[in-house]
Amino acid sequence: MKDPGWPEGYARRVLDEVDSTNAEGLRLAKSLAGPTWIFAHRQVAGRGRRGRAWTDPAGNFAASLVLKPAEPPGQAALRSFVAALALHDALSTLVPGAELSLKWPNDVLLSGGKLAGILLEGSGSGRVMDHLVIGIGVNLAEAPPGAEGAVPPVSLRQGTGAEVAPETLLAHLAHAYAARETVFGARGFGPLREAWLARAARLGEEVIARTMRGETRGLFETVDAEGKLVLKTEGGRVAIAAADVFFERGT
Ligand SMILES: O=C(O)CCCC[C@@H]1SC[C@@H]2NC(=O)N[C@@H]21
Repeated sequence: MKDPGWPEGYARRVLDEVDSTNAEGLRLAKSLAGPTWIFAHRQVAGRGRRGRAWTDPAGNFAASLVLKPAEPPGQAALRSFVAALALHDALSTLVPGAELSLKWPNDVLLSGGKLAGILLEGSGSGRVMDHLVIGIGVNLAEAPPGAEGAVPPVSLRQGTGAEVAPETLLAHLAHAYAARETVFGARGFGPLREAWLARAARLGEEVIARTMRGETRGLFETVDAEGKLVLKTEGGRVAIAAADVFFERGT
C-alpha cells in the first residue's frame, strides 16, 4: 500500500501511553499552533459518547485531531461528518471491498457491526468554539464488549482478515481528513452531506432514536443541512439533533 504522506499544515504528536487522546487534546489545545493529530499506542481511559467508557485492546486505533475552528458550535460540530467520511475513505483504501457504512451521527460500521466511534469535545467562550477535539477509535485488532441493545462491536481483523497497523491508519486518515476538510472549508456541508448519505446505513428503514427524554421511532429519511437526523414518524417529520440510534432488525 502506497504511503499517502503526511498532509501539509497538520502537526502530529505520538505518545506511547495516554489516559485519553481527547483528554490530552483538551489539555494541550491552548499551546498548539495549528491542527494537530494526537496519536497514542496505548489508551488506558478512553472516553465514549454520553459519558461511556471506550476500551482499547492492544492493536486498536486511538487518536484525536485538535482544531481551532473559531466557528459557532453548530458549524464546528459538522466536523463529526467530515471525520466519519474521512475514516470511511481511509478504511476503504486500506481494505478494498470491506462492507463499510456510516451510522448517524458518526459511527463507522463494518458488515453492520460497530467498527469505529467518534467523540467530539470542545471548549469555547461566547459564540465561537476555541478548540474542537475530534477523537477517533477504531477496533482494528479486537472488538471490546458492546452495550446491550446497541449495534454489536466488530473488529477489522475478525471481519475482514486484514491486519492494519494503527500508524498506517493514522497516515491514511490524516490524509483523507485533510482532503475532506478542504472541501468543507471551500464548499460547506452540502457536498459532504451528499457523500455521507451515499454511505449511510439503514437509510429509508425504520430506526429508533433514544434521548434522555424518550424515544422516537420512524423511517430514517435524511440528514438535514444542520446534520440533524430526520425521521418520518406517524405524527409527521421530526429532526433530532442528538440521540443514540438503534436498529430493530439485526441488532
Ligand atoms: O462512543 C463512541 O462511539 C465514541 C468513541 C470514541 C473513542 C475515541 S478513542 C480516541 C479518542 N479518545 C477518547 O478518549 N475517545 C476517543
